[in-house]
Amino acid sequence: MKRIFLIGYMGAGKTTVGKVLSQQLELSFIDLDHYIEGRYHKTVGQLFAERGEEAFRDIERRMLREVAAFEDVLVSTGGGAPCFFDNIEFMNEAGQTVYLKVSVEELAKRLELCKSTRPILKGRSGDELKAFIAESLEKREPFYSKAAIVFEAEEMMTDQDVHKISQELATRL
Ligand SMILES: Nc1ncnc2c1ncn2[C@@H]1O[C@H](COP(=O)(O)OP(=O)(O)OP(=O)(O)O)[C@@H](O)[C@H]1O
Ligand SMILES: O=C(O)C1=C[C@@H](O)[C@@H](O)[C@H](O)C1
Ligand SMILES: [Mg+2]
Repeated sequence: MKRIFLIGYMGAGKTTVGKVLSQQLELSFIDLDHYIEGRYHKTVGQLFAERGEEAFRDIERRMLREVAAFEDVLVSTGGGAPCFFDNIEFMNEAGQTVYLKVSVEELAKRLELCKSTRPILKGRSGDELKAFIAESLEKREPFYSKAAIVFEAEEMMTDQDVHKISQELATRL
């Protein structure tokens, strides 16, 4: 039985890489943000706006435990998931955690293009966005670093790049 959790900052590629990697490893794919949206019939943005971040973190905590009951699954978590409660310890006990590590510069480039669906980044751009990413990544790094495997994920544009991770994971997991 395999259960893998991909963790990392917003824009690290958890959803993008997770889809391809799960196929290569022949595991079911669950994106925790999408799972929450399906269970609550609301977008993550709506949940933040209507209930606030604290309530979202509570939902996220509970839904993480729900998906962790599934077997032979790769779960792409939300960017904040490992950084609240004892979620990272929980994931380390429930399965194999993989941190997709990406630099602030690269994250800022990616997130500039898709920040509208991330409520925490709303209204930030350019240097302010980059400074915010740098500051919050520094706070989150101690949680991300508790992952069993840290994967430098700066460049992973093609299926072949993802295949490299999947091969390396196959030897390490
Ligand atoms: N390896 C990559 N190289 C270049 N761009 C990428 C890569 N991975 C993802 N992206 C782009 O970055 C954006 C964010 O990727 P993705 O949604 O997979 O991030 P995430 O880690 O799931 O973030 P979140 O924590 O917000 O769910 C997307 O627009 C995607 O196209
Ligand atoms: O990094 C975060 O705090 C978040 C990341 C997203 O995946 C979502 O879970 C939400 O937008 C919060
Ligand atoms: Mg995602």
